[in-house]
Amino acid sequence: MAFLEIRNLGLSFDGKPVLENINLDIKEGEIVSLLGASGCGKSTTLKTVAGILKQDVGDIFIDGENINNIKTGQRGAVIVFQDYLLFPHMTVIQNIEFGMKMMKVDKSVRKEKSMKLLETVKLSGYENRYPNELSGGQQQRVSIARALAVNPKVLLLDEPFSNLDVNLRSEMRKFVSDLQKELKITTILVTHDMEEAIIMSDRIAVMIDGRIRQFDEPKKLYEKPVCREVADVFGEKNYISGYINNNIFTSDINDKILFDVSELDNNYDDPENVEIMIPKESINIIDENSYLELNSECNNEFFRGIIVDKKYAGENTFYEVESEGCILNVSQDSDRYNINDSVYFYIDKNRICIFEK
Ligand SMILES: Nc1ncnc2c1ncn2[C@@H]1O[C@H](COP(=O)(O)OP(=O)(O)OP(=O)(O)O)[C@@H](O)[C@H]1O
Repeated sequence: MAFLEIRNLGLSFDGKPVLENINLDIKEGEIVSLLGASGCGKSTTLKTVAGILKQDVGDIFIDGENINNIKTGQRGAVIVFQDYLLFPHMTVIQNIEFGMKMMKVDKSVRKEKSMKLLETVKLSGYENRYPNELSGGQQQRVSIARALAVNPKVLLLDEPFSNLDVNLRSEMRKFVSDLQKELKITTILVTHDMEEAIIMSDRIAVMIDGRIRQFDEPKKLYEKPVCREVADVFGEKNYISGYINNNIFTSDINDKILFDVSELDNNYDDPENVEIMIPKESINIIDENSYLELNSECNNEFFRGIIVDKKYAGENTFYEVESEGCILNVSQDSDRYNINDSVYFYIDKNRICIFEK
């Protein structure tokens, strides 16, 4: 059964719908990410759960209780913002104690709990520092300790790592992930970083223009997006439009790129009007010798192409390969091919999706 339920949530600002028919069932102890482009309504969803904004329609339940009319500080959902919002004139320990003080928790209990939380977020010894005497990652950990101090039923993280540098960000992702699993606290994470969502989440809700377009486990979303909009949230892809006849896909461009799609999911109604999505990393470039070897011993379909562009990017090299009038973007871990090289390539069919156009 769901611990946090969002039912038919809707909200407009100045007559413009910002959230439309949002439905989410989140299990106890689960971490779910809201992932989507800037302005799609992620933070607004989080703020309605926290009670900072009031929805126009719909209901929110925590542990079976409808919290629509419960005030922000009392509904058991605590939000941590990207800019931490620590009180600058208070020490670390005073910041952590603040929520408990508001709830009139006894001073000695407050103190003991705050010291324990400082230990949990690995900041013992920092209790008397002020926020401006801490690094970004340390401030972030204090703001998480402050949120946890009030025993929230639901933790809401609004782009918590976006102000941190790359190394600290990955350290904090691991730290928060481990802490979330250890405390088994039901969590919603708002992010526009697909890698962050994939690494940290049990499930991801992809939001597009105020609606949830797909809600599923990271691997399923990444490999089997239901539509092009969802696929694009997980990075740039190749699309070739065409038609399917007798399980053979033919590209519109010049009736070439013939491709057997019999093994792929066929969730399209109109075979005359489809596009196939080919992820960059599902295309494998090989040279002529490998082609001769592979061609004789496996059933892959091979295509010929010419490298027309190359960008070295460290771990990967990005190539543009022209084939049968199409330009395909390809990501490889090898940088051995060069512009104007004539190459062969094959495509990992498990990664291809067919969408209705
Ligand atoms: N208080 C407000 N008044 C009017 N419009 C608002 C208000 N808050 C947000 N919006 C608008 O609602 C839409 C959704 O905003 P929201 O902050 O939820 O997006 P987001 O997906 O979290 O974006 P980002 O990733 O950039 O933070 C945007 O178009 C935004 O301009």
